[in-house]
Amino acid sequence: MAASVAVALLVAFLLPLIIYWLKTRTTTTKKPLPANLPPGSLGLPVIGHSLGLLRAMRSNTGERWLQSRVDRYGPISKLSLFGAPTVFVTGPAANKLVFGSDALAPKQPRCLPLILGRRNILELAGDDYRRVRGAMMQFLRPDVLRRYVGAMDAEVTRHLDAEWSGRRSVTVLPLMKRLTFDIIATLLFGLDRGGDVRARLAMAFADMLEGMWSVPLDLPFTAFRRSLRASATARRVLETTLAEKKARLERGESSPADDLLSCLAGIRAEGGGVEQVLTDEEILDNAMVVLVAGHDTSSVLMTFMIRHLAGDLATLAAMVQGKKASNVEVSNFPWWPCPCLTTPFISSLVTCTEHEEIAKNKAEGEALTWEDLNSMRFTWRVAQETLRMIPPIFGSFRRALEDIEFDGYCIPKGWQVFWASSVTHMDPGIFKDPEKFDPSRFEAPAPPYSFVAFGSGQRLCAGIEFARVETLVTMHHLVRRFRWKLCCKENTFVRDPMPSPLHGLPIELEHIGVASSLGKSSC
Ligand code: HEM
Repeated sequence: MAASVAVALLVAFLLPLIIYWLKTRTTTTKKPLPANLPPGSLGLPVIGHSLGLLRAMRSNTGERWLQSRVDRYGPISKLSLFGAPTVFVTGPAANKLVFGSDALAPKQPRCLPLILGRRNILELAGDDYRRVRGAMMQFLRPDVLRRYVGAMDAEVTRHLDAEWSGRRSVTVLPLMKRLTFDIIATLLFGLDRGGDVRARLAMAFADMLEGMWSVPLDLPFTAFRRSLRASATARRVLETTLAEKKARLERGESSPADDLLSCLAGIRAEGGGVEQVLTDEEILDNAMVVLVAGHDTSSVLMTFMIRHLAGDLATLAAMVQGKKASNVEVSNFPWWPCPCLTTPFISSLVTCTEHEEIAKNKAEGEALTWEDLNSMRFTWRVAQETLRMIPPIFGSFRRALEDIEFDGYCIPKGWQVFWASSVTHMDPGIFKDPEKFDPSRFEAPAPPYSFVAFGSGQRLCAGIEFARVETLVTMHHLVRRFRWKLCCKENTFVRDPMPSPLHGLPIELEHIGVASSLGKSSC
């Protein structure tokens, strides 16, 4: 019995891949393949190189796996991933092609449009894409977001009071995920804190994420089926919310400036038309995108900043003493808590100079402003350097709409193109001593198409400014209220596909109080 169930599952798992492979094989064998295909092999039918890449990502050697391809074949090579013939490209010239060429269209895993909806921005091209992107940017662009810094500050402060204050230890990743969910729920969806609607969305969203990157098999008991169901629930919650927002807008009881949903519902065609520029389906699908795109990415960035700052005495020293790390005397740090501790609670002081400067001019409890954020230059460089070394988004896919010539090779029409940031980010020809954490390398802008943690070109991350605001506000309050050290001796992480530190990064906290010991420190 067990054996027959296993066989059935195996068939169910392999069948779609085999059908897909046969279909792609038929299309790609319709016309003879060009002679100048990139080097490399397509590997075994169906399986190709997928298992190798997935295994490498789970054991945190994905970057090495890609680098070994580049060492062997150069910046362009062919392989087979997830049942499709693929060209892997890397380096600034390739990034320029990926992010700038109209001959490449976005290509998402099959599961994404099923979960997020078929009108989500990642599926759109041409005029539809520009219309939806334009509408989203009406809320997400910097001159609009500057009005929401106070609200972001309130959300972060409330989170730290509720989840961090009074604790001796916390686990960072789940807390950062809760924080980014709350920020999106409040600022982008305008949902009441503590309300039933928000709680239902949170529950459905958590279930949806569970199976989001699983094999897209819509069968009973699969993670993907559960994810689909949860996505339908999340969508119903958002649908009801949207209907209420539209009714309030019509009655003049709210403004399109209130939140992203109201903004998208309130945009009308130029020339005074009454039609919404986005359909309700487009608003809902893209609300789902924002929820997914804005949740894991920013929470991962902040988690890895906290992880790095827990042990970076060199960055601290450069900030606090203005000396090279090698010249630093540990005894010069009056806040070193105890000689028995191997890792000092140094983290909160790393960026204290600019944070203390800001706090100095504020009354107790006064919220941060846009101008304050713009003066947190070093903190943003620490974020950029964290993103360079551990980009939350490993890479993604495009589809060739026509035969493309690149670097003397042909990328055939219909093939998928896989770009990944890690090889470019760790190229010593672009970033000197790439293994070294050095925020100062971002004092000048990175060369074009070299730092691609947020993508680039017309599809540059739509939430980049939103991510900057939430990261800077959160780091400001963290470094002024706490010191921390890592609980786990082993400090590794895996990708699944987002980077996730061991056990979610438990840390031990020391409370230093707002504007208390930091104010007295050597900064
Ligand atoms: C540290 C945080 C973030 C990182 C590292 C990040 C990274 C990225 C990357 C690499 C892409 C491009 C993918 C591609 O070209 O294949 C992207 C696109 C996108 N991101 Fe982000 N993201 C972050 C935060 C956010 C936030 C907070 C939001 C929403 C509020 C958001 C919304 C989007 C959207 C809507 C797109 C699609 C843009 C388009 O296709 O025009 N992201 N992001």
